[in-house]
Amino acid sequence: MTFTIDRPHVRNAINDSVTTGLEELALKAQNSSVRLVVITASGKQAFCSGGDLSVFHALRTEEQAYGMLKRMSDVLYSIKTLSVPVVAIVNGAAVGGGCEIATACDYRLVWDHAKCGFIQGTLAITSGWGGGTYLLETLQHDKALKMLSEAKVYTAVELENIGWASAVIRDEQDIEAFFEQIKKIHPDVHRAYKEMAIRKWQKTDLQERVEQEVRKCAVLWEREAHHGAVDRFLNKTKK
Ligand SMILES: CC[C@@H](C(=O)O)C(=O)SCCNC(=O)CCNC(=O)[C@H](O)C(C)(C)COP(=O)(O)OP(=O)(O)OC[C@H]1O[C@@H](n2cnc3c(N)ncnc32)[C@H](O)[C@@H]1OP(=O)(O)O
Repeated sequence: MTFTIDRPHVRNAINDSVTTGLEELALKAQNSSVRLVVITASGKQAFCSGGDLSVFHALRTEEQAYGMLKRMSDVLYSIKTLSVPVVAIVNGAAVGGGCEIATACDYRLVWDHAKCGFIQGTLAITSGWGGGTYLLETLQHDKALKMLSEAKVYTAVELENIGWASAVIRDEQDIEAFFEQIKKIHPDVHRAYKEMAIRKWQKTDLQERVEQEVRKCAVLWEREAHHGAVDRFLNKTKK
């Protein structure tokens, strides 16, 4: 089952309708015999540029921000805990929440031209969709903390070296080869291993840790430092 974010004119930024689409994906995938789920996006420029700042900039208070952040964090948690492998095909830049979506997946196939990073710090906020918590689960501690707090973008090769990219994709055949490998093994085996990971996440209160991330981001969101940084981004790109 493949979900394609299709808003290339805003570098596949997430608005309410994409969030609804992801909710439907999670529901359908959980209630079907699908073997694996793929999340990708249209075009070559971007996988996802995070939340649509022109829309979400209207959220001014902690409470308003919390509503949006919580909804996206819930959908990413549902996707992360699907009992089948979830693969992000990172077809271009993944920044901010785009990096969070990819990090919620089990595997990240990153095209060689893609640059990705948790750039939320440049907007005076933290990750707020659960992606920071997932990154700390995924990478060696110092590498995750550096990636989050430096708030810069990395090349595909750098992402492979730190362990974020499962593979760097140089042509379509690399993608086919990845899926061929998965298909060699019975789907029940993939499900069994995924369920093993989910049990660990349940035991270690992953969902509660995500909730704390959401709440902290909402607090920072309300501050002038964040709203000013978003104003500067929107004014710069609209010139
Ligand atoms: C909200 C949740 C939070 C989280 O929890 O993680 C976040 O996601 S914070 C949001 C983080 N995202 C950003 O800060 C946006 C960063 N965008 C970029 O850095 C760049 O756009 C890009 C993704 C690296 C692509 O660069 P480039 O190919 O050079 O395109 P442009 O910058 O010229 O953008 C083209 C067009 O798209 C609009 N755009 C891009 N990103 C967003 C966005 N996130 N929201 C709304 N609009 C976006 C940009 O304004 C341009 O519009 P036009 O000028 O009208 O063409």
